[in-house]
Amino acid sequence: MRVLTIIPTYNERESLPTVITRLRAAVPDAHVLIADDNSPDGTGDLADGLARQDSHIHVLHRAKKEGLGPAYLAGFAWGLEHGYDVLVEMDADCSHQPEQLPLLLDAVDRGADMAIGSRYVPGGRTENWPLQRQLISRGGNLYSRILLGTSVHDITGGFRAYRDTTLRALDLGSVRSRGYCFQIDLAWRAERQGFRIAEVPITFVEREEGVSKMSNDVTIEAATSVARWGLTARAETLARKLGLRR
Ligand SMILES: Nc1nc2c(ncn2[C@@H]2O[C@H](COP(=O)(O)OP(=O)(O)O[C@H]3O[C@H](CO)[C@@H](O)[C@H](O)[C@@H]3O)[C@@H](O)[C@H]2O)c(=O)[nH]1
Repeated sequence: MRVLTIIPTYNERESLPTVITRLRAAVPDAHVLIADDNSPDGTGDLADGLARQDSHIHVLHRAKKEGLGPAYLAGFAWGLEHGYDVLVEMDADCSHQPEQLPLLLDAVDRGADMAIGSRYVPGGRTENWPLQRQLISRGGNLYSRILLGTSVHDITGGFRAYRDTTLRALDLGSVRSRGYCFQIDLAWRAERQGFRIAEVPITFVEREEGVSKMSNDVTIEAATSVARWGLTARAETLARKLGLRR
């Protein structure tokens, strides 16, 4: 299994060396793609330096900050073009612990089309996450469950492994999500298409370096997008029942 871990970065200079060192130790065969959005703090130059020292590390330089969604889409396109079998999403700040990546890869190896590192299945948890973030995260999952009818417990979780075949089937060209709703968007597409989604318990650890890119815009985008997807799905179901659509 050729594995590519994609790490989107925006101003992650302090965190990046640590996550790369831990990741290379935890899964030595995996390759890494750092997708940097021209970070003003020089993360892109730092990434280039890491890539010069290690042939498993690659860097994708993007012109400007567009949100983690477009950065992942560019990373997926690069990875699929280069023939990787499994593509992983992971944050740069070690909130996703590289040592837990083998759990996700095992799930894919055992037959899952997609594995999600989950904080909200038995055995999963968060560590040192501020109460406000916990409430937003729990609320986002509940909101998605109600409006989309999803059975994924941690649909906003950003530590994931996809089979290449899964990503190729998700019509990535039509994805418009930019912020954290990108995670909901992709998981829901996979779920609706009947892909096998495994949720693997993980411990999500609050970052020690740098700052979160969470903002009101990200929350509003997620709330409106999920409502729109839910309504569209219901309208489609109704149209099918009335025989207006196959
Ligand atoms: N290239 C790029 N990277 C970005 C951008 N915005 C954020 N990132 C990167 O995306 C990763 C996640 O961003 P954080 O800002 O650290 O996320 P968080 O607040 O800790 O949120 C976590 O929890 C969310 C809710 O569960 C998750 O949805 C999210 O994926 C993440 O795991 C980090 O590596 C960060 O540098 C962007 O515009 N461009």
